[in-house]
Amino acid sequence: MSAQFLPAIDIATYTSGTQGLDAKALQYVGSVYAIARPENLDNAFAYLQQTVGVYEIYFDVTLLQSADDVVDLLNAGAAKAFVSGPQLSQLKNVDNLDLSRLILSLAGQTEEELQMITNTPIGIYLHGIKDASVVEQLLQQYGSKRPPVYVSLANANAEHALHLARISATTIIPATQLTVDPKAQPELIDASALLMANATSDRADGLFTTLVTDERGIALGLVYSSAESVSESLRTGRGVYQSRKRGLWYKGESSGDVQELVKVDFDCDSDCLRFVVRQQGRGFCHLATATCFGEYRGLSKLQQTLQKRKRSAPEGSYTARLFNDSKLLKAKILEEANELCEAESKADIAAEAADVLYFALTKCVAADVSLEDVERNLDLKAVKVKRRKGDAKPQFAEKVGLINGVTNGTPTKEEVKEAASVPKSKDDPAGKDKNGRISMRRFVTSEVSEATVQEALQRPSQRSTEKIMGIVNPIIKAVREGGDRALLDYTHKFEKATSLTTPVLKAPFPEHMMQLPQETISAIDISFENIRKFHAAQKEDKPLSVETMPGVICSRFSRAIERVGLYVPGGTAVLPSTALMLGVPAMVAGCKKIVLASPPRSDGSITPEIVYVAHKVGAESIVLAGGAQAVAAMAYGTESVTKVDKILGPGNQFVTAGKMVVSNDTSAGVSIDMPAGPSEVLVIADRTANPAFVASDLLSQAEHGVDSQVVLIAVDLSEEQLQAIEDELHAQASALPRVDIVRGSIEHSLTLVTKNIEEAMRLSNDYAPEHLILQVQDAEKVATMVENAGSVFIGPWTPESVGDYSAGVNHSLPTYGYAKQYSGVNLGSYLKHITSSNLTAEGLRNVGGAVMQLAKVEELEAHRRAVSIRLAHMEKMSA
Ligand SMILES: NC(=O)c1ccc[n+]([C@@H]2O[C@H](COP(=O)([O-])OP(=O)(O)OC[C@H]3O[C@@H](n4cnc5c(N)ncnc54)[C@H](O)[C@@H]3O)[C@@H](O)[C@H]2O)c1
Ligand SMILES: N[C@H](CO)Cc1c[nH]c[nH+]1
Ligand SMILES: [Zn+2]
Repeated sequence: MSAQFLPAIDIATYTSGTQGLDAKALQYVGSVYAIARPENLDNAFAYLQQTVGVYEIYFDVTLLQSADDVVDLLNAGAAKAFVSGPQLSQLKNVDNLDLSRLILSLAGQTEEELQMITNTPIGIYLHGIKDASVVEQLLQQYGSKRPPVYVSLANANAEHALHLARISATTIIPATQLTVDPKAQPELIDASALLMANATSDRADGLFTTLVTDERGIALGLVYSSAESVSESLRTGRGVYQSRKRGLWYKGESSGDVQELVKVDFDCDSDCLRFVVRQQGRGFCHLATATCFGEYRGLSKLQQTLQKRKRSAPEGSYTARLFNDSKLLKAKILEEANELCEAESKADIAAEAADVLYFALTKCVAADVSLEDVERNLDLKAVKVKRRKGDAKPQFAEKVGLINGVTNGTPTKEEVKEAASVPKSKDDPAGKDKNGRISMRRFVTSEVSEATVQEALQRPSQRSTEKIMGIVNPIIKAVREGGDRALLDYTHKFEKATSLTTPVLKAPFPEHMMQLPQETISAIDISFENIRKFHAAQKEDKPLSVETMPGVICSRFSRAIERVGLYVPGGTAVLPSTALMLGVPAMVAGCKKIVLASPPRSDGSITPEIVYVAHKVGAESIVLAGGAQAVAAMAYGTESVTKVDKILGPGNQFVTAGKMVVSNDTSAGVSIDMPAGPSEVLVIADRTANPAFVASDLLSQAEHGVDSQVVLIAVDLSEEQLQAIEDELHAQASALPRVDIVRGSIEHSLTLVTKNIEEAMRLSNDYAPEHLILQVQDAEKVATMVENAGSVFIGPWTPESVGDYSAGVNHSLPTYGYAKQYSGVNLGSYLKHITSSNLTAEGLRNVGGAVMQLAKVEELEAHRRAVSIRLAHMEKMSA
């Protein structure tokens, strides 16, 4: 706790050593008050720069016009700001501003102001107060929950100041009226008496327990103080204490191990003083160690050693070489930073971080920068109101595959390969146990609250929409305006396909581009046929027709959407199966133009499997591009890309955001299927389930991407059965080529242990998984309880992967809980339904009255007349 008074200085005129407290004494008491005026704002910043970390400045900013200036002062290190009511209202809207750094400044004399005081949880500054008793009354009103109160009295004298300090209000007193010399002129106020005004002692001898620390807060030892020793310490600027046997004790007077006083303050209830000192000589302890608890450790120890070496490093020693060879030091810092980036196990990270710190501190010591300086800098950064964005500089971002300062949603193939090639440790030559056991968090629902379960089921958070939109919007604008050229530029940039000169491959596709092994051709053909059959069966064989009243016939018939754009993801894995899932129903529906889009490989070519599928479904072209740029090209069309009416298909966050943007642009005239994001699966397993099957299903979706989530709901399983699934999961996962991705997704995956199938189904319906797997007794019966899911897989012989590839159902499904309101891709996704009405004269007579009455209610006379004119005509004809 700092002192109960603030010395006020005038930054325009203050110079250390004039009458009153000098700079050293200001430092001992810790904080000062100053007014920032529009005309001396530069002085204010300069003054802050000199004093940051030495003492705190409380700036009265009520004269400043702009809230930005206040924020800038806080960012530059001002500890607190005294603000006016209107300034407070403005500053409340500033992001990241900690309101406890503001103090509301009031004259405290009107009813309205007193009302404001009682409603303000932050500190209050009352100025120009004539009578200290007003403050006392106010403090009594508040009781113990009051905010800090700062007071400036019209005519402060020692008695008033002491009184206010005792009732825990902080008095603001001009520094020129304060002194640390008890023998100074009597009209000056003794700062040490003010400092000690609230100190309490629980000792019979009345001495104050005093903890002595260094500037980093490391305890050097325990001593005692008296009012006199504190006063003497402030006067001399040294560590002076009260020895219980020898009276005043000027530390180091006989040993030479003196202390320079840095600051004096109190603990939270003012019964323990803290002296922060700079220890000279051998150390604080009489045993000549750095502290009474032994020698320094860790960073303090390292700093001590490096400082010693700097003074007298043995020639030829490694540290001497580092001090003398700045290039060697730079190379070591870079080398160790790189090793830290690559370290993965806890032990390796600790070891590499220690090396980085060693070389960084060597650089600091060489430049006379201390750990204390570094920590002051950290503290200053911690109070900054607006932080820098934190993106990496381009030359570093590129090294780790960051584009525009953010990573791709899922690691690229190269990143995965790179991660897998991290050198294996001696203990784990296979590298399978790099980060320990692969296991999911487990919750027993009867033992935790519903809120805990819901929290655990949260999908991994996606990157902020704002950030993604900030990337996607300019891409869409560029492609819309720049057409093929812009599209190609993005493909060169993101897919590194710099040799590509045209962004579209038109049908008929050349044979050599779809050369495939026979077994792949057969697999595609079988899957194609099953998907075709299942989607063809979804066709309505004839238009729906209903006679709602005699002579009133309502019909509905469907027509295919003319031009569809199908996005086939290709970032982390090439997915020809998605080309099948999107292309086959488009063909079955009869869409006239099918355009596929997929990111090309870095040599500009497209996977032959995708070309083969495009050929089989009769696609008119393949857009050789990915991400938001491919979406924009299909939405608006370019010189060579055909504009489409609807875009379908899953993708990463850039693709999904791109689809959202174009579908919201009425001028694009394009719709989309649904928001489909990272793959997910929920498996419900009971005692009949095979642990190996369960684990394999979980892993089949976990391997899609680090942002995938998989959930196991165990129904009444014993500990052994749960253990068996967990063992299988670890063993199977460790053997997968994409184990690094699996580790990422398993980290935010979980097991919920439930009592019965009803509870399991309630949780599942609430989660609305993309895929639901039922490995339970009577799975077919349980399937009737499903309310929300993209696609359901029933019984032990139905792994989810059959749905991904070949069974016939579609795998392009709603994720992220959207299964509550969206269906997966199906034949209907490619159709529009058109209705028709066909009335006979009798029909119009039957329904006409209702139509005319409702038109009357809506006061739409032309609507009414369209019927009445006909009815009148009928009457005339029959007359
Ligand atoms: N729900 C479903 O039915 C379903 C089906 C298959 C795949 N998926 C999901 O689709 C996703 C596929 O994602 P993917 O990344 O592998 O492929 P993708 O084709 O969706 O995205 C890759 C493209 O993103 C763009 N991109 C990457 N980083 C970028 C950046 N920093 N700025 C701008 N654009 C950038 C590039 O153009 C790149 O070609 C996965 O999450 C997968 O789980 C879902
Ligand atoms: N399971 C994914 C849909 O969530 C689709 C897919 C493609 N290939 C393999 N799986
Ligand atoms: Zn899959």
